[in-house]
Amino acid sequence: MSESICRWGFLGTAAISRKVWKAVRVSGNGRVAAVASRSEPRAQAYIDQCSAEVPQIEPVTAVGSYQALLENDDIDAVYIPLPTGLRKEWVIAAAKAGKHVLCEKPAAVHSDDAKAMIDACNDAGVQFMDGVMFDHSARMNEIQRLLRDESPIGQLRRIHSHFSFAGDESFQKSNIRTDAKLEPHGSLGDLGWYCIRFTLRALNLQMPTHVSGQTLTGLRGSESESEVPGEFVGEMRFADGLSASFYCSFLSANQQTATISGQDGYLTVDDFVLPLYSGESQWATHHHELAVDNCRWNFSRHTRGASVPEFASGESNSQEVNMVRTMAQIALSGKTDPMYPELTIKTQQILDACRRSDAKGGQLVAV
Ligand SMILES: NC(=O)C1=CN([C@@H]2O[C@H](COP(=O)(O)OP(=O)(O)OC[C@H]3O[C@@H](n4cnc5c(N)ncnc54)[C@H](OP(=O)(O)O)[C@@H]3O)[C@@H](O)[C@H]2O)C=CC1
Ligand SMILES: O=C1CO[C@H](CO)[C@@H](O)[C@@H]1O
Repeated sequence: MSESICRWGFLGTAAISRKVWKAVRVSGNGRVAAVASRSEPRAQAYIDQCSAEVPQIEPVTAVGSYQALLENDDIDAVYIPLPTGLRKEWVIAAAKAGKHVLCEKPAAVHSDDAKAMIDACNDAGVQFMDGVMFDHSARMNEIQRLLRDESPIGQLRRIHSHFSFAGDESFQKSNIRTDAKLEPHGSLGDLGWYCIRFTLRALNLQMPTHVSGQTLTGLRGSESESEVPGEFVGEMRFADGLSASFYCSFLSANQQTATISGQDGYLTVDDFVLPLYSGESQWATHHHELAVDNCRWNFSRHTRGASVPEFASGESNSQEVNMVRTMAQIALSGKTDPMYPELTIKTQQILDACRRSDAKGGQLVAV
């Protein structure tokens, strides 16, 4: 391995990998060394387009198969944004080839698969990390710390998160997200994964004991064998009466909101997944007061905004740049961090339980 620069290989030419291409360039400790596609000309076209906007520090090689990239000894870490249905095979192959693995979310079709992927990484002594960018945001870290150490809203009782966007007709017919073979969990995997992860982070990784979930609307892409959850609602029950719910949808307008409610107040985040475009990542705490005096009932607003300096995307302190920088640091040091696989497995187990519940008409099931 070269001493201070992690050499990245990308599998596929996914839309999201263009953002990650830039993140690697901005990270300061990595470079994209090769991009593999099922079609070499497509890999080359992708490299040309990305390089025109964000050149890497050295030329990038186009490769005509994923396996050929994994066989390249000059790659330290791979980024795998292939559709979820294909990931297990390629994550295990990457680990066996000795590459550190940054794997897109939702990690797998089932938690047994996620476990097999992580076991393969552990056996090979390489890092497994999923692609949740907000895990690397200073705001998420600060909110988790605040709730754990200071609890400005008192004892927690309830969390609700909502992640949605409205996919048009072409999205519903031909995006990978509505094809059951490629993205079997539909909106639950694509968006609900983040709601579950946010809940876990806010609760310092505490697991629910029981979960329920229901598909409200199914969607079926034109090539798909069956429907996937297009709109999904989930509920999680924890010890001591604490509970959480989430709603995720490909049918409602852009919304990425989270509310954490406690005995003394509540905390809100308007943009918990992809920060709204700004140089600050914000949240707010609320302690509204109801003053009753005979005929006068005044509910008064007490809101305090807070923020951390953090660009929404594309800058040195942005969450996706932190993600690839952290992954490269791990690859360069060889010292793996078990927290990332733990986050993945816990999220996947809750997702699995949501699907089990859905199959039983929304019954509460043990996690
Ligand atoms: N962490 C994050 O912020 C984000 C994560 N994601 C996740 O990343 C994954 C990819 O999403 P997105 O970028 O929209 O995906 P795209 O549809 O843009 O790309 C998927 C890529 O997978 C490769 N591929 C291999 N086999 C197939 C196949 N049978 N059908 C389709 N593509 C195939 C293709 O590369 P090629 O043909 O070159 O081999 C293709 O470019 C999703 O699971 C999604 O949830 C997405 C957006 C943001
Ligand atoms: O992970 C993701 C982040 O947000 C997108 C929507 O805005 C998702 O579709 C995507 O897969």
